[in-house]
Amino acid sequence: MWKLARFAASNLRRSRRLFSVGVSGPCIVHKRGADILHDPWFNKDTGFPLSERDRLGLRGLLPPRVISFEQQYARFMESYRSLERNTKGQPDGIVSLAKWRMLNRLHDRNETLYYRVLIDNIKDFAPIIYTPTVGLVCQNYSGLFRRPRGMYFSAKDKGEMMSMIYNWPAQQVDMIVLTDGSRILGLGDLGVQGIGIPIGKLDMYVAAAGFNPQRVLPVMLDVGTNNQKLLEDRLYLGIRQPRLEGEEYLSIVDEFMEAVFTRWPKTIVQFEDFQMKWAFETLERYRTKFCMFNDDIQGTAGVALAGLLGTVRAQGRPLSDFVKQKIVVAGAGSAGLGVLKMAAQAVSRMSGSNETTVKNQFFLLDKDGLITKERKNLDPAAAPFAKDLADAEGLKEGSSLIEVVKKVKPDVLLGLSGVGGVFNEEVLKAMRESSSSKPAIFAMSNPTKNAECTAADAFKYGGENIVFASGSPFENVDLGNGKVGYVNQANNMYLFPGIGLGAVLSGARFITDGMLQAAAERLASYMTDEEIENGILFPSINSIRDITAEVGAAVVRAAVAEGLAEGHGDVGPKDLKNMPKEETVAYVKRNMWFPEYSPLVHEK
Ligand SMILES: NC(=O)C1=CN([C@@H]2O[C@H](COP(=O)(O)OP(=O)(O)OC[C@H]3O[C@@H](n4cnc5c(N)ncnc54)[C@H](O)[C@@H]3O)[C@@H](O)[C@H]2O)C=CC1
Ligand SMILES: CC(=O)C(=O)O
Ligand SMILES: [Mg+2]
Repeated sequence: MWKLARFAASNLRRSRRLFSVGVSGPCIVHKRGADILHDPWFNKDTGFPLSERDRLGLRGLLPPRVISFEQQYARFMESYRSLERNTKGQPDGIVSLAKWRMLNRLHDRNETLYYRVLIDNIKDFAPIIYTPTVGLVCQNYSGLFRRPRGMYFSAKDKGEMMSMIYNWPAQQVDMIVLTDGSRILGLGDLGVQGIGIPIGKLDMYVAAAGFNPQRVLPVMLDVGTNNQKLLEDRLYLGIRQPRLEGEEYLSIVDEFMEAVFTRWPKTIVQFEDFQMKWAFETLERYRTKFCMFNDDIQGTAGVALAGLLGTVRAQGRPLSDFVKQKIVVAGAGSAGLGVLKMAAQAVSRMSGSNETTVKNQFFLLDKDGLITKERKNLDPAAAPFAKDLADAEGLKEGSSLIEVVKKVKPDVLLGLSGVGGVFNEEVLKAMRESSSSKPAIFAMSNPTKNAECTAADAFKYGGENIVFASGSPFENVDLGNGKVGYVNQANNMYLFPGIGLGAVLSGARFITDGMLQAAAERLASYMTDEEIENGILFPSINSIRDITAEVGAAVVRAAVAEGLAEGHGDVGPKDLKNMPKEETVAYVKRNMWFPEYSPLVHEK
């Protein structure tokens, strides 16, 4: 009963199913009969009404009884809950993979029902289709593989990509998530198996931003792998060669970008989980040429900045005090450096000073400890944050994390190292000496076992007054005496769907720092003072559609302010310019796709 009630409630919550990032009204289908049943975009399983069965040549191909969407939904959820009951007590990995398989089978069969259950149960299902389970899926991808999803371009396809891109069956693609599999979450080089990440990210685009699943495309650029274990695995599905390097590598990415923007000039490409050197290089190479962004550098930065600003509010201090916060970042990769760059820009804006003079408050460490100007072979991307020994508070080149935390007594300890447990008992206890009344501990690495610490350890050793956030979800922590240690999820999922949606709906040609900053600021301002006082820095994932609409609208407005908005569909640049602020949110919401069966009309 509750399931139907919940279903009805979701019906009330839904936005109209008009979607210019999708289509509206009846759906034109160019196939008939069994071909429709085997196409997850159009398939309704037993939900095809009799009139449609007649029209589409389906009569006799299905059991006679028509089952409503609500009944199909309830049936799936009953099976899912029964799987949960039957696997109680079994190892987490086995249970999560069983759940993923069940959801994946539905995804492969009936996308409308799949996205509806995903949207309505996002808190339960995000950890299965996104982090952490998606990491396990990637690790086991070659064995789990049943049906392809998305497109695969390999080093062997050089010279062929322009024609290959036309093999994709959809006429229009609004959003592409691209990976080369070289740094999948904190799991390293997983080669072709990394395709699970673009698939999971695009599931979030559909669930959170209302992209039409017929208009999104996950892509794997398989340029080889340096993972010896995979190269020796007889089931491995990628090309068996070491990764391409240098110009050879870039020529493959160049060819893909040219091909994709030739077929779909208005699409957006999100770069995801590229190893650091290529993450930065491709961002610089393409960001003023194509509509693209790098989620790990730019999306993560915005989410972290929102968390850092929330921390200042949680301490009961004015936002302008952000310029005084001491922040220790463990991890000098694409994510850590992206965060520091955006934080430095924010400090510079707030203090009115030049970006180069605002960096004293930041302490950056990598696997070799504190990064100073004395570092041999200092990475140029990390150089702006390398400490001058004169400002290093007595610390040295390569000082360990515990030395840095003890000496600096930071307001914030933020981990993007990809290494599980580096915030150990000693480090967390040292945070008790923080100069802040409410120190923040952000263990942002994914998946769960790569988090710098668990939520329970953070509160146990760091103290009850901390604010805590992690990249993958943890349960809230029972602190005894009725008190709860609140666990925030600081994950770029709060921003990338809105960045993509805002970019599409503004018709911007590029994604600028201004648009990204507007997205981060909107996320930061989303929380009420009361929530922030209780250590709640990020909204519940249950409201992710609403947050995404707000973030998307902020991105549209920023694009308009920068004169970059060229409009979308019937809404021209002038309409966008004259659109009042509240109307922008309504415009974004109106354009979100919502999964429900639409009448199918056959056209030859
Ligand atoms: N929560 C979120 O939204 C996001 C989380 N991430 C996570 O961040 C992690 C890192 O991602 P990237 O920066 O792209 O990887 P990366 O490989 O570019 O960088 C990792 C950095 O961590 C450093 N490191 C390694 N061991 C360390 C240690 N013991 N102490 C301090 N630093 C250490 C490395 O030297 C390197 O600088 C991954 O686990 C990823 O899942 C990434 C993007 C978004
Ligand atoms: C969340 C994400 O993008 C990552 O862990 O790489
Ligand atoms: Mg990522």
